[in-house]
Amino acid sequence: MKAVVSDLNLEGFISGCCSSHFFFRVSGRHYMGSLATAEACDTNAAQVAVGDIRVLPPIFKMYGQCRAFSGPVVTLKVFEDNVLVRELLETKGEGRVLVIDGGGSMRCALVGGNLGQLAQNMGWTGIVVNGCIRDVDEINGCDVGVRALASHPQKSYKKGIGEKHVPINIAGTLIHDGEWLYADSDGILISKGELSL
Ligand SMILES: O=C([O-])CC(=O)C(=O)O
Repeated sequence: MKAVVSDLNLEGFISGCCSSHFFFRVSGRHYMGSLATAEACDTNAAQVAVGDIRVLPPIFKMYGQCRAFSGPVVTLKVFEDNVLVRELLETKGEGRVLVIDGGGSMRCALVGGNLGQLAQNMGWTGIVVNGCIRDVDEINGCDVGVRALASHPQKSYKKGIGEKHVPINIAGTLIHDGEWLYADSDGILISKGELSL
């Protein structure tokens, strides 16, 4: 990114999970203290080519206060059952992003307003759901970044079945626990390691 101070059109600060970042705009693109996904793809083309950086298919909708967020990934594989989602969100988030492979189910919600609030309170930066969420208005008020396929008003089963910290495959993209996720208005990247600005 080449920019001089006079090019910067400061957009303002936001609080909470994004408090360490401020948004600015250069030539129509929005940047945060973290990193812009488009820029990251351009400058790391070799890593993209070999799959060390992967782009999730553009199947997600944006929810939550943080439109752009990043952090180390915690993976979870469940199907129409969100007991393990709560279990993980009850632990300290420490800036991590919970990535839930819910098998793409369109039959119930894996995250709702209570879990969104819990994520915020426990210091999670974001939640990505290959499945549905509910209580959209509440989640949109939470200071986390949320991506999901859609909203659905029904809750999930509460059996406690699933696997934490396992490799997951979301729409053809393999994601390992501990990799890094970068999300902004353009899309979502998964990177083997932390990317520098
Ligand atoms: O508990 C659930 O199934 C999800 C939910 O509604 C919430 O997080 O508020």
